[in-house]
Amino acid sequence: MPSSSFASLVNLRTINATSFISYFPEPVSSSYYSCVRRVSLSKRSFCRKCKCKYSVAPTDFVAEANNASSSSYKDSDAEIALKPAPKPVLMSEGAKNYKGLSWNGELSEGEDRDKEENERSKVIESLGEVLEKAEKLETSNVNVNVDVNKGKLSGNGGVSGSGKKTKTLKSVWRKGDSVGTVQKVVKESPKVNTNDNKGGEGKVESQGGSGAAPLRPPQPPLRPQPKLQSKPSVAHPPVVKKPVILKDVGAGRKSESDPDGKSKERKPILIDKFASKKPVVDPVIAQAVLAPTKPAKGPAPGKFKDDYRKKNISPGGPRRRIISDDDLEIPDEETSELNVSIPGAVTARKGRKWSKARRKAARIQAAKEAAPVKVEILEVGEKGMSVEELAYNLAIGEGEILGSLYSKGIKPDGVQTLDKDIVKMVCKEYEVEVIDADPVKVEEMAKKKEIFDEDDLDKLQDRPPVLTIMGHVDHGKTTLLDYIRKSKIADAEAGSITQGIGAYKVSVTVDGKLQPCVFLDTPGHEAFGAMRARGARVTDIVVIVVAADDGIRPQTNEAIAHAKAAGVPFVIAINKIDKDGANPERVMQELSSIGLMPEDWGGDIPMVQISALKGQNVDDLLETVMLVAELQELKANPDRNAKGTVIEAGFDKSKGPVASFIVQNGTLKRGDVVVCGEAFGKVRALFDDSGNRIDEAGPSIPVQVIGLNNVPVAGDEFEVVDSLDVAREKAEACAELLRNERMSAKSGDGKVTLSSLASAVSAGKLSGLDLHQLNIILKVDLQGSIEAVRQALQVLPQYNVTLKFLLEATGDVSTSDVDLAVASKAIIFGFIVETLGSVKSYAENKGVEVRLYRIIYELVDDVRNAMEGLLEPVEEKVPIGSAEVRAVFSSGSGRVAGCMVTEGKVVNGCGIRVIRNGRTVHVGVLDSLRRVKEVVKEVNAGLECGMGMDDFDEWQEGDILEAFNAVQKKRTLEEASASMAAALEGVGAEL
Ligand SMILES: Nc1nc2c(ncn2[C@@H]2O[C@H](COP(=O)(O)OP(=O)(O)OP(=O)(O)O)[C@@H](O)[C@H]2O)c(=O)[nH]1
Repeated sequence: MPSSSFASLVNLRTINATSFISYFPEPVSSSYYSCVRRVSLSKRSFCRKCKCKYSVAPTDFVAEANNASSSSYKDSDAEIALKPAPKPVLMSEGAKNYKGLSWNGELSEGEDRDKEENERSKVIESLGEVLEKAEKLETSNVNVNVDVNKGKLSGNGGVSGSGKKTKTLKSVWRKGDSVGTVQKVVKESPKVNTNDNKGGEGKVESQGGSGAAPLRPPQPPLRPQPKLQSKPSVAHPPVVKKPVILKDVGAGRKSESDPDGKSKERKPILIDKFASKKPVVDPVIAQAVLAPTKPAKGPAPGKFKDDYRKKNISPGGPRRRIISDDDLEIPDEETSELNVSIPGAVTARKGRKWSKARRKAARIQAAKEAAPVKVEILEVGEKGMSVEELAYNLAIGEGEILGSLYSKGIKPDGVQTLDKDIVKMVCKEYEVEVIDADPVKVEEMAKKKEIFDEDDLDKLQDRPPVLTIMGHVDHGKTTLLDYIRKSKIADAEAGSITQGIGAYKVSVTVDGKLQPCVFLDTPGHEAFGAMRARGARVTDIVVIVVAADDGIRPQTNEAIAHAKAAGVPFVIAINKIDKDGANPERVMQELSSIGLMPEDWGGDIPMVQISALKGQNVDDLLETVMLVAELQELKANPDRNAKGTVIEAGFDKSKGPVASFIVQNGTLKRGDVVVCGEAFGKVRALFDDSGNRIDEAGPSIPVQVIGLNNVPVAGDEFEVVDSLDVAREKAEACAELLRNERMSAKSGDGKVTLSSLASAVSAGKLSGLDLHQLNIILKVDLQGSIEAVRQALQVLPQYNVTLKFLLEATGDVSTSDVDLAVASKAIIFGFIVETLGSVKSYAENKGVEVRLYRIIYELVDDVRNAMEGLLEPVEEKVPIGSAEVRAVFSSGSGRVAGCMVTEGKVVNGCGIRVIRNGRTVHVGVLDSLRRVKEVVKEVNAGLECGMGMDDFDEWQEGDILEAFNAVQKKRTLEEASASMAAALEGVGAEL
């Protein structure tokens, strides 16, 4: 066997499905196994590059990349085509004959299996002993220096000669293997101490016995580089990393088969020079332990399988244990412990030493993970968030947050829960985006796959993947969707995909076969972040579009965060590669810098460079997406009542409430009774994404449903129930629950709100503060309008009056909305919805204001009016005239001023400001006005009069009296916030 193939032994590795392409170099030679990219991705997998197809078991397996021969492996459950593992170079006869453990890829069957198992356990047991004893051997400073002059490796790869047997070979002897045929552990090329080798004695022969070529050490595979094309070749010279010294670990010891130790010459065995702490492990033994890496069976299909898959899923896609080259490149420190370089070294980590190392690594990792890391997007529910929680999410101290609030005049004394607005304010400072946790909850997204019942498990069938396209504004999402829609849907249908169903089905050719997949038609604007998140909830895969001329932008990060939070794998489409200035490599670098390493660079994130405009590589993208989908093993049981999620809902004048569902399990049929949130009804009609009437819709299929009594909320889960009574009961229970939730959330009791802070702010110092909250119930036609309205309302300053949305939902205004408005003193705003006559009169009776709009700006204007209506008006003094005190008289109980009106007029009851020597000495109301002796209402300029005030009589001659009328003036939001800012600033200075 060529020495170079020895190196291939270490290339046996358990690989990860998603990164398989990058990890496997081309084979050296094998016509049958012409593609070594084949791995155990799923039951049906194929190579993305050369499209070769094969079948493998849905689990990890050991694959080998460099061997020259091939064989196949067959398991009872799954047919598996493996590249055959190489035969060990220095394989002992015993090992070769060891059925079931042979490294030629063949596994013995039937009774051989039992035998094999027994043998294995024995070997494992003995390996343990070997390790133990070798350790003892080490610690007792056994002289392990080898007389290399006497040592010689046999041409067949074993250690020949009569060196004393070592304890480390005990397990082999138990099996009856002779020492001489057992391969010794070789970590590095034998670089024999020349002093010891003088005269050629004790030289180490190569495996082929040539003597010229040094034993080739097993090479860790090269780390995959971009566009990995490396073909490890037998012709390549071995890369010698570390020198090796020869030791005879068996020196001075007696063999069991040769008690006197005389019959055989002591032979050297090769040991890494760093091997001082670790016993030598015979590769045969190692193989015995490691070899039968037959594909383990995956968990049972269905829920458990799903759980299993979820556990193993990574943000970038489903991931099994990845053995990277780094893993195989054992660091010196570890090498000194391991001291063996054996085929399947990875599995050898199961040894005790490795366990220790791994435990330590895990501890360090856990400590790292425990340290808070600043989030980029924070989901905040209506209830707000505790200071502690916020501090953790922002990776700062609680004191910092409190300090920041104090500096703004906000003193959350003793109150630990910050309301959503304050959380937003704080987050803004730290450049963290806040998104509403309601109605989209990450936890709900995470549980999306818990859609199977126990009964489904043995009836599961493949279902099409549901995909969502996300990305930054203008990066080409719509163009990509349009291209896919136009090119992948039959022309006849394409025109009719304008139903606003929110999703459509396309067919993608994979491996020559048409396979369906479903795209969620999510909008791309920032305002629709929540909708995108909702998309991710039913989504199996996210396609994140990044423009090659623009790179990562805020919404790219947001999309990635949403996909990660939802545990949904994603594929990156680097778009606009046709454009001048496009730099896909730079985008890949940017992505890798945030931890998304492209598959082509050895990572596990699939990235495809496309031009959505020209359709370039869009097929590749779809194929990649389908590959990722395949890894997900998406299943559902079509033979059961349907369950799924509402993806869009609204009110149609002619059809009534309409809802788009994605069926996630079961089959939805016309006539079924469905319940989704507060809405329920019998399915009167079903329409597909082309607007065609259909009778039923199976798993993953988007469908528009008519027949509900009310408009459900997008994101609600729906299910088919047995009868309308059951549906009604469930809907009512849901309505009750929601009502209670809303009631308890109505005014932020017990939380720090800007309003409640008014009283908390240093007693009376900010008496000018004018803080209010406008409670709003928003009813709209489509779910997307909610964010649109909210976005439009953001232009309104909310320093003095904050907007609190108690309910945002689609559908007409109902009596329950009115009830909520009564309980929370809210105003109902409706956008493109109606109010039935009965609801109108109900609202009138209850004194609830219902305002309906069809133009968003009118709505915004009215909300502004309502907000400004809550502001306290300010008093303005409008001058009407002035007078001068010419004399002071005593009159009954007090003194009065004899005045001359010099300007305008003075009016009884008007305001008077008394100015003496340029300073105001009093401001009050004119209580008595006389002309000569008569009481008059007003006196004009040029006339004399007597003036008296109830609370002031210290007139002096020469005082100037300014007469004014006090008028109440309404303020705009901007004026109010300006005075608020000024007030806070003043207090801030004092604090
Ligand atoms: N040259 C080139 N232009 C593209 C490509 N894809 C999209 N565009 C252009 O980029 C602009 C934005 O594309 P859209 O598809 O509207 O982007 P979007 O991400 O959907 O934008 P929003 O819906 O606003 O978030 C349009 O002018 C497209 O024609 C492409 O592959 N190449």
